[in-house]
Amino acid sequence: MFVKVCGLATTADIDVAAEAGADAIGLVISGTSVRGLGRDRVPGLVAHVPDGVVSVLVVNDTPAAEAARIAADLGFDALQLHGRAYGRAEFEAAAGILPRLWRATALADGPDTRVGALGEEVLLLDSPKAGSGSRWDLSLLDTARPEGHWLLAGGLAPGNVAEAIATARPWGVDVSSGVESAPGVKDHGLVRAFVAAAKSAAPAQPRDASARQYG
Ligand SMILES: O=C(O)c1ccccc1NCC(=O)[C@H](O)[C@H](O)COP(=O)(O)O
Repeated sequence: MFVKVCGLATTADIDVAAEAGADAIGLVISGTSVRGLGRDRVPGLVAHVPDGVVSVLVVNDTPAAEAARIAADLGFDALQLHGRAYGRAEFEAAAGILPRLWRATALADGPDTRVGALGEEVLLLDSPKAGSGSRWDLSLLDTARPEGHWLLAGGLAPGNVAEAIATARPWGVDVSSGVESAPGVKDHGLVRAFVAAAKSAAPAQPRDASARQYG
C-alpha cells in the first residue's frame, strides 16, 4: 500500500512521516489553502525529503505548465494538479517540463477514471473539496473503479483507513486533515498511526519495491 502524507509544514513533519514509512510527502503551494507554504520555505523542505520518498508539489487551479516549471525549479519529484478540468494538451506541455504528473479529481465530477488518461503516472480520487477532511461516497467506485496507480483521498484518518482500503481497494492512500491537531498542524502521533494502519491494512509490500513501481 503506497502512502502519501500531504500538507507538511516543517522538517520535523517530514522526518516523522518518512520514518513512519510514508512513500510520498506533499507540500502545498496555494493561496487559498491553510497549508499553503510561502515559496521561501519550500526549497529547504524539499531538500529535506529523504531519498526513496517521493516529494510532491501540490497546487490548486494553476496552469499545468506553470506549475510544472515551479515544481522543477524547486526540485520536486512529482506534481499533483488539483482544481480545474485539465486537458491532455496541457498535461503534455507540463510533462515536457516535469514528467511525473499526478492528476487529482473527484469522482462525483464524472472524470475519466483511466489512470494515465492525460499522461499522468498517478490518479488521485478525492472529495470535491480537496484538503477539507470530507469523505465521499465510495459506492461511486462500483461502476468507475480505476485500475493501476490510483490513490484514495478524502477524509481518511487512522481510525477509518483500513475500512476505506477494504472497500475501495486502491493502490495507495493520501491523507492530510485526518493527521492534524488543528488545520495545517500535523500531529506526529496521528501521522505514525495513519501510516501504520494503512500499511497493515493490505498485503505488505517492501518499501523499496513500492518505490520502484514508480520508476
Ligand atoms: O490540503 C490542502 O489544503 C489542499 C488545498 C488545495 C488543493 C489540494 C490540497 N490538498 C491535496 C491533498 O492531497 C490532500 O491530502 C487530499 O485532498 C486529502 O485531504 P483530506 O481530506 O484533508 O485528508
